[in-house]
Amino acid sequence: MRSPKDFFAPLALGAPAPVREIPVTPSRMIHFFDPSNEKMAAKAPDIAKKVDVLLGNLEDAVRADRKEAARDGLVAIAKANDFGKTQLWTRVNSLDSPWVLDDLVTLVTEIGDKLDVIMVPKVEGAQDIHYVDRLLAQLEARAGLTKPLLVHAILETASGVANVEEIAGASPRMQGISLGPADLAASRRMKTTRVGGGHPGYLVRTDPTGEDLNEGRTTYQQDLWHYTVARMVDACAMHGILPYYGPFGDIRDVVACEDQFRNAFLLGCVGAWSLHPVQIDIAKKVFSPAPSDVAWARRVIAEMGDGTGAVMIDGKMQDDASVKQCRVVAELADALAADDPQLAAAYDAATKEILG
Ligand SMILES: CC(=O)SCCNC(=O)CCNC(=O)[C@H](O)C(C)(C)COP(=O)(O)OP(=O)(O)OC[C@H]1O[C@@H](n2cnc3c(N)ncnc32)[C@H](O)[C@@H]1OP(=O)(O)O
Ligand SMILES: CC(=O)C(=O)O
Ligand SMILES: [Mg+2]
Repeated sequence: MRSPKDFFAPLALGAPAPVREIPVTPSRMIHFFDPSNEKMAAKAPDIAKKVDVLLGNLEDAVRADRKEAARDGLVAIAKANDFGKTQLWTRVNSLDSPWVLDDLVTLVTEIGDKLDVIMVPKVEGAQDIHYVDRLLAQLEARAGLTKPLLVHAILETASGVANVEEIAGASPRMQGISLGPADLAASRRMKTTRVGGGHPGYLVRTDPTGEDLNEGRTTYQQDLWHYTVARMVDACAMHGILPYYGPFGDIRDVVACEDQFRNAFLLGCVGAWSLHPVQIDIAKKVFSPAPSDVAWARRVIAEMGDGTGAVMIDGKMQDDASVKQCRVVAELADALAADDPQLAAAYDAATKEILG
């Protein structure tokens, strides 16, 4: 454990100083594509215009014999394009794989100035982040980078979950954490074969109404990921970094995808992964607060004046705490609206309707 005095010192001579605050730029969807897949790679520049984050994936879902092609493909795409405000991220191979060292050396030295965040899979504890932290500093110094790369961990091992608080605080580079429900299910020996989402077998049932134990008993499906997402959100909030739901693998089921994303949004996540173009607009819709919620939040803030005391608005008590809840929603809305005139207009129209 580094001394708090040294926490913000660069880890290599010539490396840029670490950031003191994680930039909160829109990241409602982290759109995955395989840079070794020619069709997907060709679509990347256009998709970049529609997403907050474009991520070149080098890890799982890229065949072992395509790893070098994916790495080279990402370098070529990054060099050939300026993605403007859209962030460019990558997911490198896992730290125990034969590819990760070349992933990091190549990407940082070739396109380190184009990349914003490096996603590290299968993180087990702070030691994994410390390893990446020092290596990145050495590579940044070698590449002459002036802006430090940030690191995003995937929460997808049982030990990662057990150590999530230390992972979140392991380095000033830590930008956020995503839930990785597929590898996590395998690591925990959960018996779901789905990539994220619910499971009809995970339920609670009302009490029996008579002798027949099967008669008249309603069941309610529960959320397999509730505990992990909530724990991840707390760890991230405690350390000033951002939590994300990860992938929803049933691409066809856009309805359940929206539900899963919304659960994560309500619990505090700022975004989710889109694996297929059809999931981009779902994430955009869910992780942008609804205009009616924004209007309500703005009304409470306006009526609460200096933010202290208690008032009644439409039969609901508001006070110092609830105004803070409203600020979370209003501030997110303002940040998103700043780059999206359509969203700004929808928020203003809804606000006008209730505030006049
Ligand atoms: C557990 C985890 O680790 S999750 C993260 C790792 N997984 C991934 O990154 C998966 C990324 N997504 C994919 O590989 C693909 O979307 C798949 C394999 C799921 C489905 O691909 P397809 O069978 O081609 O889907 P589909 O036929 O509906 O695609 C329609 C079009 O969208 C394109 N497309 C599909 N996914 C993407 C994507 N993520 N980005 C850009 N374009 C895409 C296809 O190339 C196809 O293009 P075309 O119309 O020119 O032929
Ligand atoms: C997200 C991911 O990598 C997983 O679910 O395993
Ligand atoms: Mg995984």
